[in-house]
Amino acid sequence: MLFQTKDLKFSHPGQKEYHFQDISLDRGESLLVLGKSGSGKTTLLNLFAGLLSPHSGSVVLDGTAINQLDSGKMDRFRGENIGIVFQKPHLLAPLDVKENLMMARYFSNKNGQDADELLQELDLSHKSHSLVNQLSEGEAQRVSIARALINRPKLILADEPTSSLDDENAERVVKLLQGQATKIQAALIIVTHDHRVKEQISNYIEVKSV
Ligand SMILES: Nc1ncnc2c1ncn2[C@@H]1O[C@H](COP(=O)(O)OP(=O)(O)OP(=O)(O)O)[C@@H](O)[C@H]1O
Repeated sequence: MLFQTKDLKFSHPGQKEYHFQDISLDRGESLLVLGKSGSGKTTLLNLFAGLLSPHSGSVVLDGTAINQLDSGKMDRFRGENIGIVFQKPHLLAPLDVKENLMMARYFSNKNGQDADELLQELDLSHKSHSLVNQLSEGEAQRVSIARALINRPKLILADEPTSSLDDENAERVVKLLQGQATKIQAALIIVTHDHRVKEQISNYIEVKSV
């Protein structure tokens, strides 16, 4: 199994404790994390990404128990092995599209994907030298996907990647994420309350606050 969580428990200061369902995913597999607003979906994604530490339980990616890494090691491990797509693109405005990708590459020792090839696959070659504030919302979201994939991560995490997109772009973004996950044999986890995404990915868990 490539990615596995067990008995994850976490609470934000002064709040009730979440006890999350175990998950396990193999290379190339996809999973949706569904649930109502405030049910803990983003919290769970942050545990998967090592951005939060569980109070107990484990998160294992390709044999590494990431919840046991210290913060310096975790940052390096995340940069090399986990690609994160946020709801809003968070691109670096002074840089152009390709420079945003190369910046992500700079923080990793791994042999990543070829930036020009990736931009071509995401239909962004013609925007390679555009400043990111000159992009449409759909284009900016595809750049953030390219940036998350440039280091060939083993795990791709996407938090509400389609919520601000129209139907056509939403479908396209999910197809791209799935296509890339298959290509680089990564596990893909999408957190969403967008029911359009369910039509494309059938495997899901539902986070419930109890
Ligand atoms: N840093 C934090 N400190 C304290 N409480 C937090 C923090 N982050 C989230 N919470 C609380 O934890 C609960 C779950 O939040 P979370 O963002 O995980 O939910 P969600 O399911 O992703 O919601 P949404 O769909 O609205 O994004 C909420 O009640 C939220 O207010």
